[in-house]
Amino acid sequence: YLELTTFRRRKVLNKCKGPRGLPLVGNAHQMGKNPTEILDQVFAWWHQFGKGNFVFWIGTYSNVLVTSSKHLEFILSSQELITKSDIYQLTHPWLGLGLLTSTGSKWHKHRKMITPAFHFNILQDFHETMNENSNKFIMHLKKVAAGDSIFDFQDQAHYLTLDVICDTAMGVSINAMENRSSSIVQAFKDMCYNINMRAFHPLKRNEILYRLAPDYPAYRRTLKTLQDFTNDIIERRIAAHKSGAVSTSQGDEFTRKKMAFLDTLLSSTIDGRPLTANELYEEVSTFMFEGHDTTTSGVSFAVYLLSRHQDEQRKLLEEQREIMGDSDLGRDATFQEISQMKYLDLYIKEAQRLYPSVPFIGRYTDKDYVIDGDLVPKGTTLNLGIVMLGYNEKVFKDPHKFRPERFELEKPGPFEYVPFSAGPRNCIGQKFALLEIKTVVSKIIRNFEVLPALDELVSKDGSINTTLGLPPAERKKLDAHRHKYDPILSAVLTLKSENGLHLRLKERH
Ligand code: HEM
Repeated sequence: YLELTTFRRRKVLNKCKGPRGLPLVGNAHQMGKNPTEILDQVFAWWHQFGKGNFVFWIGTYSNVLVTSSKHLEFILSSQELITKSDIYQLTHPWLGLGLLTSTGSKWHKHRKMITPAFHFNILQDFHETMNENSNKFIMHLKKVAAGDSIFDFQDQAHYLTLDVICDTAMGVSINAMENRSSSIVQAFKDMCYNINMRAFHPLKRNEILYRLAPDYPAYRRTLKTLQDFTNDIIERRIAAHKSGAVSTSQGDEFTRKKMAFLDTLLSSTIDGRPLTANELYEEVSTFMFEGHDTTTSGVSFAVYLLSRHQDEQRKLLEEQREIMGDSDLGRDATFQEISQMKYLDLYIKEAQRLYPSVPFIGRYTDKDYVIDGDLVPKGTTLNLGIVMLGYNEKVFKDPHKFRPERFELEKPGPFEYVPFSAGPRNCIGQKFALLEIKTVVSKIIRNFEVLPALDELVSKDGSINTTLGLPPAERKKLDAHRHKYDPILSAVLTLKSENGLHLRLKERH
């Protein structure tokens, strides 16, 4: 029966390039055991099949890995091909069908309604919150890094981005940087871990089978903690709006002047009516998830690269001095000053090329599509390989060299570099994310000299020290000499280093 249901897809897709599989299992047995092995395997196939698209099968699920820019252009520009792949279902119990996961007319209406929430004026308010939290973060880092300690920056960054997103999304501070063990802070961390862990687990991926797993009760408790927390804030905020308290400036958490994302939603309408409690919940939770796991990755890899690439760090510091003035490097950069930091902009672009926070985007064909002359049958998962694009030497010369200047000289085409996706379903939070990453990185450069875990790990010729993107044979050779402080990358919904991102910080005086 299973083979019969896949017959048509097999007939069409067998004409495409791709690894040979076995009946029923497809290529599942070749994929690797964990997100790191899977990432390496997908890259190995990408090399084997000429760095273009290829087909692979997980059981009866047909997958196309898409990296050709013509195909990406078609998919990302389409107003129709917007249904997400089933990996996103792992987020449904928490996020419901918010902007990230919904499709069809619901998505169209919500996208239109939410777009003004990222207006320039609102971002300026958010920038204040980013500055406040970054200042706390700097104080915190001074303690963590004292005595030349080697520490995991990725772990620290998670709490900062959580504070920023709670404050901007809901207008409340959970002070995650100081209250790491509080139940709500733990719940956010556990839920993000859970989603990523289950994505490639053969049994836990399935919601029904997962009910039998020993960690299922803990997962349900985490889910309830998050739902209760968010719903409680929404209820109280609705009450504050009704009583008119939100527009005054009396001082408690619900009466400040700054608009949180939730406030914008509360004053918005869909089809002429206000949003329901469930719609508010879905969108706020989506903002919370999509807005902090991604920026944790973005900030962490950017700072990590500073530690290994000292020339670029010097250039960034020079730019900070030029723009901020030598006398008061500790102050907050204004919104305008951040936008003047051109080298920082190139630097973040280059960091996202090598380590894109969202490595893959998944779409699902709910009907047949003809893409650039190729038939893609109904029922196929399209994995858009954002992470592969950065390692294509036809677009980026010497892709394993870290060279921010390349973005001034080599101009990739509109679908050859898309860390924030592109087209109608691109990242709605792109400006927010870049503002946050730049605010944090700019402050770190001005406050600290960022050093690798051990001095000898500094890159001597600009080469990066991760093996992502290399052909398998070269990768294996280099991996054999991998230092314990070199990152082991894994990609599920976001890109992470499995063994952390270790570095040292020396205060600038
Ligand atoms: C470095 C940081 C970030 C990167 C690289 C990034 C990247 C992306 C990408 C590639 C997508 C498309 C995903 C897909 O189609 O499945 C996306 C969608 C989205 N992002 Fe981001 N993102 C970042 C930060 C943020 C932030 C800070 C927010 C919110 C404050 C946010 C909110 C969203 C939302 C709501 C969507 C869904 C949009 C839609 O489907 O209409 N993102 N992001």
